[in-house]
Parts: sequence; structure tokens; C-alpha cells
Amino acid sequence: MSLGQQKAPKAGESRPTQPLAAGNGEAGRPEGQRLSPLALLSVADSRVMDAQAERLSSALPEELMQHAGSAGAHEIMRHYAPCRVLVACGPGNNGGDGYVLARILRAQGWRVEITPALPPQTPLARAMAARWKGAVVPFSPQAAAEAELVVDAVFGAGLSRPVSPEVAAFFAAADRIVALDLPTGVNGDTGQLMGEVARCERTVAFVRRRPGHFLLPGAEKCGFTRAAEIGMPARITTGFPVRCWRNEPGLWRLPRQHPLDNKYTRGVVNVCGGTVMPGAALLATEGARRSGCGMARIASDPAHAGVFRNGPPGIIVDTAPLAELLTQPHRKYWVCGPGLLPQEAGTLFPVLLEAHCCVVADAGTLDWAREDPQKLRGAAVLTPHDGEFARVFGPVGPDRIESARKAASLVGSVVVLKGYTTVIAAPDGRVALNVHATPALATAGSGDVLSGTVGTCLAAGLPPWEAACAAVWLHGEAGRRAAWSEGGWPIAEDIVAQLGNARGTAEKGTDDPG
Ligand SMILES: NC(=O)C1=CN([C@@H]2O[C@H](COP(=O)(O)OP(=O)(O)OC[C@H]3O[C@@H](n4cnc5c(N)ncnc54)[C@H](O)[C@@H]3O)[C@@H](O)[C@H]2O)[C@@H](O)CC1
Ligand SMILES: Nc1ncnc2c1ncn2[C@@H]1O[C@H](COP(=O)(O)OP(=O)(O)O)[C@@H](O)[C@H]1O
Ligand SMILES: [K+]
Repeated sequence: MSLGQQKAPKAGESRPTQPLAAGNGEAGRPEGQRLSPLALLSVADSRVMDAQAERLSSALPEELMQHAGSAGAHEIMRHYAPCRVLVACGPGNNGGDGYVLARILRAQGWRVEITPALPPQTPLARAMAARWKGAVVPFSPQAAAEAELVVDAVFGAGLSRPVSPEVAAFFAAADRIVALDLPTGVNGDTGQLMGEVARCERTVAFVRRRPGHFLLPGAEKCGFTRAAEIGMPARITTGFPVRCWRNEPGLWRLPRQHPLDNKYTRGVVNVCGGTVMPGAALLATEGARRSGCGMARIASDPAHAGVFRNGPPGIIVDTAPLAELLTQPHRKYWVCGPGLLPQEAGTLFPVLLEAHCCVVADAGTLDWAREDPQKLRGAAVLTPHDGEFARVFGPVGPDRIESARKAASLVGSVVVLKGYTTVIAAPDGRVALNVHATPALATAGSGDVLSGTVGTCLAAGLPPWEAACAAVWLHGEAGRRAAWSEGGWPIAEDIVAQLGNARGTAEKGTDDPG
């Protein structure tokens, strides 16, 4: 990029970032924006879209079902050699999709049978069932066991109660299953299992995927998931008020390097150093530096500063009293919590808030706010794992998204609920789900690295939700790279070492089309 193309930052101020986008710019301002490939549709979202489609044209719902069934059939033709297929159909429109799929596969010369788990009930499912001219076999585990491939078109978005033992036994007997919309029994919004659920090889979602495809335990039942376009009109999808996205680089954009950058324009991250676990603060500081801030500093009391001074040479250690430090420039962004005792956090954190700093609250600060979440009000980002979340807000419920959303709205901060699927919730209800990670991240100090990375993304000028999303993705990418280079077993320092590569990868964007 030439210098003329981008306004240079003034020394001492962060370069303004591109307007941030939840998938092509729709976060918080959905009007007129096309539906992001990263959008995740709740069951309620699909119902609204379906109702709008029906209002638009009475022929449209049937067209959508034709496309959905066709998408399922093509997914099977793409990934399986012709074989004996048994399509299990439920009473609703998920079943309707199944009848369409069966008809298309049969027309292609495949050997296809239908087995109705329940008779078709919706008008569309009835109409599609009436067009089926092939074999119908009784719904039994034996039929499932004899098929080479079973298609699960029993329940999708309309699942409203636990699946019966008969339905569970049917799928348990199947060898290979491809599901339409959702594996029967997986709740599309929460990923919770409603009854026994079999593991599918593939799941074809319609329009966009659902939160339940990414949340455990349902995520493990879905196999490979893909969203198929089914011709939902742009008049409906454009500006559709989605509130949940998959966390990938299209959701946010970190600033690129600029010829006029200096270390201050890149952002300065300050970390509170404690007295008993200095390693945690050092890891947070290193996480901040390696993820691309211009400078990272540790604030320590003079008696304990030695251990920080003996740390990596690029870290600056400050020993002045916090109140005095806060009068100096470049003291806006803070990570407060890694390695802090609750009482230490209790003396530092309120001072940072009083000075209107932008604070990432983790570890010791979360422990200090045990059973009193309002103590955290004013923090930009909270980064609890499930245990810390439970101590502050009460146990994480079966609806992980709802738990994080409520907590975020309660304290007015972005909540990063860490785990296999990290939920990043904004106080305004926006939620991103991150599965761009690896269980290899479950190693001591990994969370400290993340909090430092959040500090960098904030100091780079990203708003808190986008900063948290970006940091969680960078941390996940670094964890994957570290796992690869360490035989699957990295330690926190290995994650730190990969953050620069992760940031470079984020700049290139994701190759995951959704
Ligand atoms: N916009 C979209 O996403 C589109 C969705 N389509 C399909 O439509 C489906 C949704 O259709 P429906 O709303 O009819 O829902 P479903 O087909 O998932 O099933 C709902 C029916 O099953 C019954 N039911 C729910 N749980 C049960 C249980 N545990 N035991 C026994 N009966 C149970 C309900 O009472 C209702 O009769 C989607 O999953 C998808 O496959 C497609 O047809 C095309 C468009
Ligand atoms: N099973 C898992 N799959 C993916 N990521 C995980 C898994 N377990 C933990 N992580 C990630 O590892 C990090 C651990 O953070 P935390 O528990 O706070 O560690 P620490 O306190 O030791 O620094 C979080 O980012 C979390 O999302
Ligand atoms: K299904």
C-alpha cells in the first residue's frame, strides 16, 4: 500500500482500524448487509425466514424444500459411491426434505428406500411423501442395520422434546448416517442432546449453519458440516438481524503494518504483576508482545520487580505506584488478573477502572469478584473458564450462549467463556462461537497468553467484542500451530511463539467458506 492510500497515524495514537464487521460489516448494523457466510441461524431465525418466504410467495416454501432435498442428495453423490440408501423421514418439513432427497437419488439410479419414523404431517411433507413412488419399509433397527447409508430426515429444527427410544434404537443400528439440518436429537440452538443421538458422518445445513453444530455435545454428533444455499431470496437474507456468528477473520480485521507505524501506534499493553505467580503475568506480557503490540510493560511493586526484570529483555518493568503510572501516557490498556491474588486484584483493578482504563479482567480479578459480578462492571473484557464463570455468575447452564450473553449484559462487559467452543458474548447480545482451536490449548498458562493477546487487540484499536474475537482466534491458530510443531503437546510458551505466525495467517483471511 502506498503512503497516500492510508492516512498516517499521529505519534502516540493508535491507528484507526477499518470499520469492524461481523461478516461483511453486519455486526450491530444489519440494514442492507448481505447475510455473512459466518452467520449462524437459530431455530427462531429459520422460522422467521420461512414465514417471510411464505409471505413473499406461496410457491416459495416448496421451492426451498426442493432445493434442500437436492442439496442433501448432491452432498451424498459427491461423497459416496452409489449404494443402498435408507431415508428415515419424520412428520415435519425435515421429513419433507428427506422425501425430496430420496426422489432425486433414485432418479440418479441409486437404490433408495424410505422408512417413515412417523407419518408426514405438514402439508409440504405430505405432498412430498405423495410423490414418492419407490419402496417403503417399516421403521426398524433391522432396516437401519441393513442399509449401507442412512439419511436422517426425522427431526431438524422442529425438535421439541426428547427423541423416543425407538428412534434412538433405529439410528444406533445404522452404520453410516448423513443428517439433514441436524442429527435427530441435537438441539440446533444449544448443541444439547435431547435423548440418545447417533454420530453422523456428515450434516447438511440449509442457508447457514446453526449454533448447535458448534456446541458440545451436539457438535461431536454432526460429523463434517456444510451449509447449502437453497435459494432463500436476498430480499429476506439481506439485513437479516443475525446475532450469532462463527469466529473467523472475516468477522474482524486487525490493522496491518504501515510504513509510518511506531511502537506506540501499534499499541502499548500494560500488565499487572503480582507477588506469588510472576510467570502468569510474564506469559500474558509475552502473549501481548508476540501477538503484535508495540510495547508491553509490567507494573510491579518494587520488592517483587526482580523476577520480572530477569524475564525476557523486551519487557519493560514499572515500579512506581499505580496511581502515579496512570498519569503517564500510554497507560490506557491493561491486563489485570494473571498471577494475581484476589486481594491484589482488589487493590489494583478498581484503580484502573477509576482512571477509565480499558481492562481485560482474568484469573485473580475474577476470583476477587466471586459471587459479586457487579465488582467487574467497567471492565472491557472478562475471560473466564467455566470454573471462574461459575464462581462469579453461577454455573454455566446447558445453553452456553445464553449463559455468556446474560453475564455480558449483567456487567456490561464482553464475556469470553473459554473452552472447546469459546463463546464471545457482547453486552448488546452479539455472540461469536470459536472452534478454531485445539484441545492441546488445555495447558497451564494458556489462558494467560490469551488475556495478553486480548490486550494487544484492544490496544490496536479494535472495539472490545471484535478485539476479544480476534484474540481468541489468534490464540486458537497459535495453539494449532504449536500443537503441530510439538507433536500435539505444546506448552504455553510454545503457543506464545506461534502468535506472530497466527497474526500473519489472520491477515491473509480464512479459507473456510462457511
Ligand atoms: N429455512 C430453512 O431452514 C428450511 C428448512 N427446511 C426444513 O424444515 C425443517 C423444520 O421443519 P419443521 O418445523 O416441520 O420441524 P421438524 O421436521 O424438525 O419436526 C417437527 C415435527 O416433529 C414433531 N416432534 C418434534 N420433536 C419430536 C419428538 N421428540 N418426538 C416426536 N415428534 C416430535 C413436532 O411436533 C412436529 O410435528 C428443518 O429442519 C429443515 O430440514 C427445508 O424444508 C427448507 C427451508
Ligand atoms: N478442550 C479444549 N479445546 C480447545 N481449547 C481449550 C480446551 N481446553 C482449554 N482450552 C483453551 O485453553 C485456554 C485455557 O485457559 P485457562 O483455563 O484460563 O488456562 P490457565 O489459567 O492455565 O492460563 C483457553 O483459551 C481455552 O479456551
Ligand atoms: K435430521
